[in-house]
Amino acid sequence: MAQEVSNGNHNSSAKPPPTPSPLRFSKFFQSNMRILVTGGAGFIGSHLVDKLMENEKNEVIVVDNYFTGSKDNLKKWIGHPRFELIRHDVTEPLLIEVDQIYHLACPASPIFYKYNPVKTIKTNVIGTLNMLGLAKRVGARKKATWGNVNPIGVRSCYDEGKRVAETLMFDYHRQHGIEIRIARIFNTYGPRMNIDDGRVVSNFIAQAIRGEPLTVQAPGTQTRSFCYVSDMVNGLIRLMEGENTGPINIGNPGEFTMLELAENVKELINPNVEIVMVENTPDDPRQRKPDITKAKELLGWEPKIKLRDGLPLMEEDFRLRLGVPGKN
Ligand SMILES: NC(=O)c1ccc[n+]([C@@H]2O[C@H](COP(=O)([O-])OP(=O)(O)OC[C@H]3O[C@@H](n4cnc5c(N)ncnc54)[C@H](O)[C@@H]3O)[C@@H](O)[C@H]2O)c1
Ligand SMILES: O=C(O)[C@H]1O[C@H](OP(=O)(O)OP(=O)(O)OC[C@H]2O[C@@H](n3ccc(=O)[nH]c3=O)[C@H](O)[C@@H]2O)[C@H](O)[C@@H](O)[C@@H]1O
Repeated sequence: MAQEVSNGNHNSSAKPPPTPSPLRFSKFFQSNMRILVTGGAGFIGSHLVDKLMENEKNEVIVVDNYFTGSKDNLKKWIGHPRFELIRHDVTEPLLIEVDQIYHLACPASPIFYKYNPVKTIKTNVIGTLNMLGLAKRVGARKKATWGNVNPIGVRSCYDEGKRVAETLMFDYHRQHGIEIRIARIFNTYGPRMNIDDGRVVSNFIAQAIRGEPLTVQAPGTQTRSFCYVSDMVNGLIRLMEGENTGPINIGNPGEFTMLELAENVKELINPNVEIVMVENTPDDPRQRKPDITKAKELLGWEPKIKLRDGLPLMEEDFRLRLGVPGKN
């Protein structure tokens, strides 16, 4: 935000400032917060939109190219006076007026981001540059996300793209004074995950509902830590509203092997399914667990929903979309 700089020459004969208008507390004069969510038609983005729309002072603008997201995720807001949906690719410049930017646009599932790696890196690098340019022009606060690194592997279009995005954020912050927040998002799960995007939680839940074997990729002892999406959204908003630039890890430190995850899904969703071991993909990280000390200390945030409580919350949404009615 720009601030006027005083030259120290105070003119004592200057007129006193005018009395503030008594109308300043009326609703009409209180401007709304215009919030841009890029990738807002996606999984995390659409849940973030739901939460932001709960606040009557927020106007939410979503920008998405629908590569992995869908209008369906936002259908309850389409036509709402405080909501706008724009089909736009963040690799192209965008000229709009906003106060805050949540920059989430980027395919997150490995099979989608590996599908067109050049586009993935462009989305991360050029997309982030465009959003920083927008933030610089309008003086908005911007928050971006980061994922983990081998510079030449099949996951590098994503990992390295996120690293450059983070460098760009800090360069714009230091060089142009842009207010920034950086969240390092760890594996997140919940309703509205793409059913067939290959991510492990959505795969297992869909397989359990269809009565198919749960495909654990070898060796099955690799670990992940899964954060329920409402906890994630609360963490992102807490970061945006606070004073710390980050980077800050947002995730759930509860760590599970993929075999343990499969056993939990089997027990909770369909005890009749088999668990089978299948081949893995290259460069699969062997362990992932966030250290959330900073989030706890600086944001007063920690996740509330345990994996065994979160998994059943996805069942109804998945059954509806798969067209498989419930057990009762
Ligand atoms: N879900 C996770 O476990 C996880 C983990 C780490 C980081 N993240 C990050 O969080 C963000 C959101 O992830 P998600 O799980 O909601 O993924 P998602 O694929 O469901 O959502 C991404 C959204 O971005 C849109 N998008 C992609 N490229 C775009 C482009 N060039 N222009 C405009 N829109 C574009 C997609 O259509 C989609 O709606 C991503 O930046 C991702 O890298 C997610
Ligand atoms: O931050 C990142 O780098 C990325 O991390 C994850 O990618 P990943 O952890 O590989 O997530 P999944 O594809 O869900 O795989 C998790 C684990 O489950 C295993 N898996 C996957 C699918 C399956 O059917 N079975 C299975 O055992 C994989 O081998 C892997 O070890 C997220 O899905 C991405 O959104 C995120 O951006």
